Amino acid sequence: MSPRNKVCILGSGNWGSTAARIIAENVTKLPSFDNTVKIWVYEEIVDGKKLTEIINTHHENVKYLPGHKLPHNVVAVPDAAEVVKDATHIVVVIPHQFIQHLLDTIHGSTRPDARAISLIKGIGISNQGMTTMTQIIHRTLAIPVSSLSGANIANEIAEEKYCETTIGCSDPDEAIVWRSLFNTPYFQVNCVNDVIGVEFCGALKNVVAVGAGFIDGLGLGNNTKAAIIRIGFLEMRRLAMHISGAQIQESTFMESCGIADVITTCYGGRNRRLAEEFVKTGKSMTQLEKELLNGQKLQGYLTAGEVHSYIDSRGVNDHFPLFTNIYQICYEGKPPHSIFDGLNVDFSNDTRTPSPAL
Ligand SMILES: NC(=O)c1ccc[n+]([C@@H]2O[C@H](COP(=O)([O-])OP(=O)(O)OC[C@H]3O[C@@H](n4cnc5c(N)ncnc54)[C@H](O)[C@@H]3O)[C@@H](O)[C@H]2O)c1
Ligand SMILES: O=P(O)(O)OC[C@H](O)CO
Repeated sequence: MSPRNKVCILGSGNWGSTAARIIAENVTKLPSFDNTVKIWVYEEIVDGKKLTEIINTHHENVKYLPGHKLPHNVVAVPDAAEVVKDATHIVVVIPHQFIQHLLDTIHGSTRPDARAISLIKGIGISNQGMTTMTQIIHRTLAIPVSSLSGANIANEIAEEKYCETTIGCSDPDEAIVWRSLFNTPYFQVNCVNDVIGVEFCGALKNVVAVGAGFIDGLGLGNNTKAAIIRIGFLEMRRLAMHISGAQIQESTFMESCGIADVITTCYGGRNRRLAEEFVKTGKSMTQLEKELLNGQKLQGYLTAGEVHSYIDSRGVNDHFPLFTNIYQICYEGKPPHSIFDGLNVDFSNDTRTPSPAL
């Protein structure tokens, strides 16, 4: 009999803990998988006790997913290298700002035949340009990496409210395995052969969410927010196509990771909520994150900065007025009302390939 596959999870925040619930239930029904699911927990002290000990004793991540029990086969471990060392399937789900440090920690500890999937919504910036999380993970670990993203507010999924998600995977056989680990009656997975299209959608929608929050903070209505969602969606597609048009399928934007995630994030996400507070209180995003999120992390305002550094360095700001305005409101003290400046952009000539105008 061949040895069983083992899945592990790197990250135990709000989404990481919710994903752990799903995966840990699914592996018990998959004969090819070991039942134990190790999860790496960034160790911290909660009410005088280590978070790993609380999770392993009470089977609940009381800080990041309170009120939802984790299956008993989820085992919290504070050492990331220990978590990955015998895993065949590695689920990476941490805030994107911490990815490189985590990868450096586990470098050399993974199995050569392991594969990974990124649930992270974020991008990286380097001298070479913009990089996706799967590209960053692949560069360090040299294993195949897929992506998962969708209209997925973690708390709603933990309550088992029906939703969809998208897996981007280039190998059809691997896609089947990843789907078997995530799919449930309430969490419907669709697989597409477009790894980076899925993750560009997941990362860039967080910038649009910040814009939607500004609209709510200004007390404007649904029509205004719909306009921001529409323009934001088109700027997302334009930027993704500009960077990697040849590799991205236009149809990906119509999956859960695309249009559906933009909608849910602009109504129910943390980035939206804190952007509303930003306008109402005048406090910085970092201050609001500390005051209101109890350790959870925002991705949107960081991604707005990363996107800006890319489009500014290439002199294409005029093609992305909404992303530019959101950046300037977040970082340069521009008034929230300036979000409407120069938004009358023509997207009608955007095609599959990078726009010649860019
Ligand atoms: N929460 C959601 O609804 C949701 C849904 C889909 C995707 N995502 C994405 O999933 C990713 C992870 O988000 P989340 O919601 O699980 O996390 P979170 O924001 O709820 O929690 C933050 C996590 O970061 C950890 N952390 C703090 N400092 C750290 C450090 N220095 N190094 C490493 N880890 C550190 C904390 O322990 C905690 O686990 C993000 O990219 C997010 O956009 C989140
Ligand atoms: O709470 P947010 O803003 O990080 O968004 C959560 C999810 O990404 C929505 O799909």
